Amino acid sequence: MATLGAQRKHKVTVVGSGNWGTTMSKLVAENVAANPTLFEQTVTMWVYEEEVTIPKDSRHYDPSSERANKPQKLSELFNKVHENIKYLPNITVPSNVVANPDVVEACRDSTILIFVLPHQFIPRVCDQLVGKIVPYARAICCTKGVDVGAEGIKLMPEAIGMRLNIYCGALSGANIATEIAQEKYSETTVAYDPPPMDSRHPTPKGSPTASQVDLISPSKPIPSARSAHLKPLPNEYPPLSHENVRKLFHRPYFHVRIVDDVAGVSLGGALKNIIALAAGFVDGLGWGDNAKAAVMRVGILEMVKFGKRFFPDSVKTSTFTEESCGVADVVTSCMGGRNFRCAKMAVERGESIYDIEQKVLNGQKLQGTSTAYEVHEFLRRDNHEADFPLFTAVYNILEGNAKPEDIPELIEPKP
Ligand SMILES: NC(=O)C1=CN([C@@H]2O[C@H](COP(=O)(O)OP(=O)(O)OC[C@H]3O[C@@H](n4cnc5c(N)ncnc54)[C@H](O)[C@@H]3O)[C@@H](O)[C@H]2O)C=CC1
Ligand SMILES: O=C(CO)COP(=O)(O)O
Repeated sequence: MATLGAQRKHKVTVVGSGNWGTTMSKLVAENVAANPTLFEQTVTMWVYEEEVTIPKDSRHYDPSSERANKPQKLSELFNKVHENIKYLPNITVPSNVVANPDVVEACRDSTILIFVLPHQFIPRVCDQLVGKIVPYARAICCTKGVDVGAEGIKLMPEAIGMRLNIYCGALSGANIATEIAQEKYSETTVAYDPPPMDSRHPTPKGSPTASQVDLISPSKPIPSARSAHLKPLPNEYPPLSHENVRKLFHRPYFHVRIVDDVAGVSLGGALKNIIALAAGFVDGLGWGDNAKAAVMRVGILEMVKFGKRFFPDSVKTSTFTEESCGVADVVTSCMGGRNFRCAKMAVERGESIYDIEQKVLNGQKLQGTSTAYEVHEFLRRDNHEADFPLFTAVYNILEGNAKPEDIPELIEPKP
């Protein structure tokens, strides 16, 4: 591991290499290059390996090459051309991002793990990492989704943190990846509030103040920090203060606001995908912007209600209303997100959204469909469905029990 005098630097791994994963690798790589005293200069990106053939319209297609029209390993191709030709075409990623198809190898010795996988793959990938990462690693979850099991609902930072026994914060916002990859301005919300450093690691003189360093407010339990045996970050590392976390993510085109509400940031990102499906359904009917605004309004109210009812000690309503990860993400997702676009196309073409996902997303994954099922399963268990009519309507449309045309009636308050 690289050191600076007695000081070690943080090694960063991005776990995931889809549309957002590759974009995240790009922006984080730019920031480690800009902060060489804090971070090791190579960012490893774990790639779920697959074979890809360079499309003829790609700038990397060379008809004279013996590899033209032949499948190649995505990770090897990425390391050669510095572009993810399948999930983020036409964007050059800095050469300090190195793709690695072995998840254990990719995360070895990393002190910062940035999870950017579709949520359905998080449990299996984390299980492969148990006992294989440094015990004091910190994670940030950029995945939008929930994990519903027999024991109830877990937000993704909690699912990651509990599986790996590490602290996990969250990053979520109005963040359509392709726009950010093109360096168009956007905002995001990072929730980061890990547990206190223990007494062997007092804050050195001249270091950031208590509120800036690795501290948690004891009055606010954070789901991802419930685990009892979190290891403090050793003193040789720069503190993962808000200031240093900001240095990892903030770019001139990607503005970061840091909060402590991990649950709120994560929940907003998950639930807005269900709302985006509803917006796509009504837009697909050609009902116009007023209809879309109506389902967005009801969806935002359900998002707030869900947080208050099921996460009363951790979710703050102001996170939804004031930060990029709430209403702003609903707005952008209902204008141009994949869930919105695929739902709209499904209605317009009279096809199932699953067929549309297969046909048009080229391997990218919708998160709203499985989240609608997971949230419904959770609501159904204790008879909460009637209090969440939009979430329930989306589930019923996906299941074939209702039609998009039924949405106005289904979300009308019942006496
Ligand atoms: N794309 C976007 O604009 C944004 C996405 N997000 C969230 O980020 C998360 C990741 O999304 P993207 O990076 O966009 O991915 P994506 O949807 O573009 O790509 C799917 C990814 O899943 C991988 N994959 C396929 N099968 C797998 C398996 N069995 N195990 C592990 N990985 C497998 C693929 O290799 C690919 O990297 C999602 O939760 C999404 O909601 C958040 C903000 C923006
Ligand atoms: O989360 C997103 C924008 O913030 C992207 O949403 P989609 O997955 O629907 O494209």
